[in-house]
Amino acid sequence: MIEAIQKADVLIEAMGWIRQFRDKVTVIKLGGSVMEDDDALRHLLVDIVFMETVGMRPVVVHGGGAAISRAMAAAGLEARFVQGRRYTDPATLKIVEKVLAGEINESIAARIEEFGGRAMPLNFAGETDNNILYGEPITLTGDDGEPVDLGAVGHVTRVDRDVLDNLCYAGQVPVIPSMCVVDDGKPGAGGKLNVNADTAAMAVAQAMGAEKLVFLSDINGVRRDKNDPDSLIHSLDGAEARRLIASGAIEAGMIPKVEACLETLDKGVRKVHIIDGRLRHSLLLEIYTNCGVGTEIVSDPV
Ligand SMILES: Nc1ncnc2c1ncn2[C@@H]1O[C@H](COP(=O)(O)OP(=O)(O)O)[C@@H](O)[C@H]1O
Ligand SMILES: CC(=O)N[C@@H](CCC(=O)OP(=O)(O)O)C(=O)O
Repeated sequence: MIEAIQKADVLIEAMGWIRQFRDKVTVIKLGGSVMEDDDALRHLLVDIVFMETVGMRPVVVHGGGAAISRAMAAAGLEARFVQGRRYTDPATLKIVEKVLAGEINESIAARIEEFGGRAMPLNFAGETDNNILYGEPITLTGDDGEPVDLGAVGHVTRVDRDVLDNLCYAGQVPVIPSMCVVDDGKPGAGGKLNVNADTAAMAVAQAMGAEKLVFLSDINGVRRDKNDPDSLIHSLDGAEARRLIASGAIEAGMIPKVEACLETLDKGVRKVHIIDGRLRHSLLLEIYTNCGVGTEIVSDPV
């Protein structure tokens, strides 16, 4: 640390990045897979507290797919996925709400506070309803061209941006679980829906006009061959991404992630990255240096 500080050029570079991102919103998506590694999660949450301390506006959207699958197995339920989305029947929905909107959401907020930050868990699971995501059910199209019923699975159509802006302005880190309430315009009406956390992060980044959206996963980025770390793609555009999805090189949970990245860029968020949350301080490296860890998703060339 002393040696690092004694290098004035390191400080000058860091000050430049801090100034550039002061007051700018960065949406950080914490994937369930990286949250399984407690040490990695601890470092990421410390990075988030650091960002808030130096005047950035971090907003956390989280999943928890692995923990949901574990809770389902304990309840004797089998997890089933279609194009990276969990089939969600009423029994599964109850588990998703308990694990995501309850346990994980509250625990992330509590740990941010433990590290000296201030955080606000935004869920509908507790006594106070702090939900800010509203949406509608989705239906996917299967390989045979027929619609696939996913149960209570939705996507976000509306984000209560004022709540988020106020929290960020007050120096609090909003912590948002990937569930939404059906937005049928009637207060108090509507059911709850399970939302893929990558698409929830995308909706929040778009609604806030975020400077950056960073997906933290358990892999070093998008790979040409998912089993070969050396096949990491540093910069991926839409055309190439669609080719890789069609060929099956991008599959499972990486499909909604890459689709969310592309849609986010289409809607005006400036930078979107998929990085390895297990790499120590990957978040700070991504934001405050030119190292370019992971995969940057870029718009198609015009
Ligand atoms: N082409 C690919 N490059 C990298 N990872 C891929 C690829 N195709 C599929 N994957 C899988 O996607 C996973 C990340 O998605 P997911 O498990 O949903 O992560 P998270 O829980 O972090 O959102 C990786 O662990 C990897 O197994
Ligand atoms: C509809 C749908 O698939 N919802 C996801 C929500 C959690 C999630 O996306 O978590 P990760 O980011 O850890 O994958 C699920 O039930 O697993």
